[in-house]
Amino acid sequence: MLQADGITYEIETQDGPLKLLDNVSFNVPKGHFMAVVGPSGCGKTTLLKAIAGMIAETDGRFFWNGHDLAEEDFEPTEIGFVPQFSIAYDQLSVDENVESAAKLRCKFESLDDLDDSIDNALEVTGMEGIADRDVKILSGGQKRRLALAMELVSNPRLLICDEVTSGLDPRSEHDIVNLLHEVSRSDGRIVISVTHSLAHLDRYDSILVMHQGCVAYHGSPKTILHYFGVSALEEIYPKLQDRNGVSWCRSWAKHRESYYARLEKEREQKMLSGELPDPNAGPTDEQKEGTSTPAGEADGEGISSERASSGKETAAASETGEEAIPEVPGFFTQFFCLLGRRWRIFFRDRSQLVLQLVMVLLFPILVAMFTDKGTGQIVGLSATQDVQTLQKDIEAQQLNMKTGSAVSGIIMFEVILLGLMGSNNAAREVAGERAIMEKEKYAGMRPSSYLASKLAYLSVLVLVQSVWMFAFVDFFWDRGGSLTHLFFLILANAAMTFVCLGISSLAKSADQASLLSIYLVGFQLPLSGAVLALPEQVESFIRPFISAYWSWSGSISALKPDVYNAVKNVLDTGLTPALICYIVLGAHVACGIAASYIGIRRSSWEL
Ligand SMILES: Nc1ncnc2c1ncn2[C@@H]1O[C@H](COP(=O)(O)OP(=O)(O)OP(=O)(O)O)[C@@H](O)[C@H]1O
Repeated sequence: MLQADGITYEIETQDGPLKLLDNVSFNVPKGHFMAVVGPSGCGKTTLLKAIAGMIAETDGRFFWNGHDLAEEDFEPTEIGFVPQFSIAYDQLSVDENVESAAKLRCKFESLDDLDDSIDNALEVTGMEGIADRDVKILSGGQKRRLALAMELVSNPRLLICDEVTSGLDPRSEHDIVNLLHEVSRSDGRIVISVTHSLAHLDRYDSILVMHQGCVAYHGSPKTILHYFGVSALEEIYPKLQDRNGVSWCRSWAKHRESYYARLEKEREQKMLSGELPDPNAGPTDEQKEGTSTPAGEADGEGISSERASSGKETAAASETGEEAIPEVPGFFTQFFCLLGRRWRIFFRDRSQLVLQLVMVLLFPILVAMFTDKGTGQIVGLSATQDVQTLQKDIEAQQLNMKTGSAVSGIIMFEVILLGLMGSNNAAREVAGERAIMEKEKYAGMRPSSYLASKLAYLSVLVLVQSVWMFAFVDFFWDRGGSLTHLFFLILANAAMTFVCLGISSLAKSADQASLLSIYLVGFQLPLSGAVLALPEQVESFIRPFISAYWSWSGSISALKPDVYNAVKNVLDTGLTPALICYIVLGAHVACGIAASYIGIRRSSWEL
């Protein structure tokens, strides 16, 4: 039983406090299918978010099977939420999306259990015939079914759906409403569906009508016309406008008990007729013996009711006589599931794959084109003062300066290109899938598993890109301090990648994250001091944040002494010892990871 008792949700606006929900109260028994309807902006989605605990009510309390939800929240697998937006990855198939939802949400005893759960969810939603199909080619109705299948893998006791029928053709809408109806008929599950549509209201057990954040009616679809004194459902919304929300709420409070009595009577009749299974009935003898009795056989609801109930759960429930709530899987199960899924998406996202290949292959070629300028002989200068030797020394000095500038430039070029790759690696990594991540976190995914999977995935990209850049350029250019140079290239890329991951995790949108990351890379070269020395006051303030400087400076510090001196002679900017450069770049990586964790943990449902 879900009970809302005087729920109020107030926000501060420029014009003062605004109540999005105002003293909302209702009861929903087990095995119930409820519609939430009302004009646009009346607070339907806000109510769903409040039930789901995504926003904290200002006043009032929700009770779930007698427990105060303010004290004891839902278990992640106890509640399923089908949002308005798609929570599936376009690059994956139906089957793969359902599988990853199952692996992230529930701990399975065996692979057979996992397969059963996936098959069951696909069968209930009628998706088994198109399980291999990619999500990007699914119709709107099929996408809604997929979203439902992804929720049903955890067999939630409470399923809330936000406008899952909007934008669908009448046939698809009819099918989805029937599907939700069937889902509500198994395991005493409550299904609450927000809808704009007034079609198919007879399929629901009760209708909650909202107006200006208040409850205007909650009762049987059979009595709704009588309550509003209208002859057709279409007349309800215009009728609501006659009075404000508070006035409707007051009227409803006066009539509520009689309409609830009628609703309860209908419920008893449905149970007697077998249309509704008795959710309070204990487990059957077969269930006690551990057999998976189809709910449909017991209640005459047909095969779909049976399918909506997982055999594993029934068996588990039979031992205790209580509802079994699946456990959330461990850190490593979630980590490997997320990592595997990320690589699968990487290899299927052709545009991203091509961009990565172009960058990895082309950028080292660009650098190699300049390496002959950096291979000039560094010549020592003589101590004698005769004119001929001085002339030779001037020429040698010019040559040394040319080589020194070229070496400095080539190293900075490598560093900047790797920074660009780093920014491309991570800028959209979290921000681009924020909504899906929030949804998965809500369903039990650990932020730490998610972050670890991103770090593992990005680390591989960083290593491949940096090592290949180093190896390719090294083939054409005999530089000194090779290994140290490699480490600094890896760090240049890693620092930019993880700082951009932090930006991506904290940004409000993927576009904002991309823009900030591009600016960050764009400012690296001018602010590094490699081209023009910065004014002293600016330099000390800005330098700690410019990863390109530390990678460049560290790499130069590791060059052979004669090359190092030649480079140093042409620079106005001071160089820093390699050890300090390592420390600062390590700090960039650490800050990026810390920012990512903060951003990933933070809840951003309002996005
Ligand atoms: N953060 C916010 N700041 C100000 N107003 C808000 C905020 N969030 C929601 N609202 C307002 O609260 C009201 C209820 O929003 P909600 O999304 O719950 O409505 P709804 O009934 O689901 O609408 P629709 O049917 O159009 O989706 C709307 O008027 C909306 O503009």
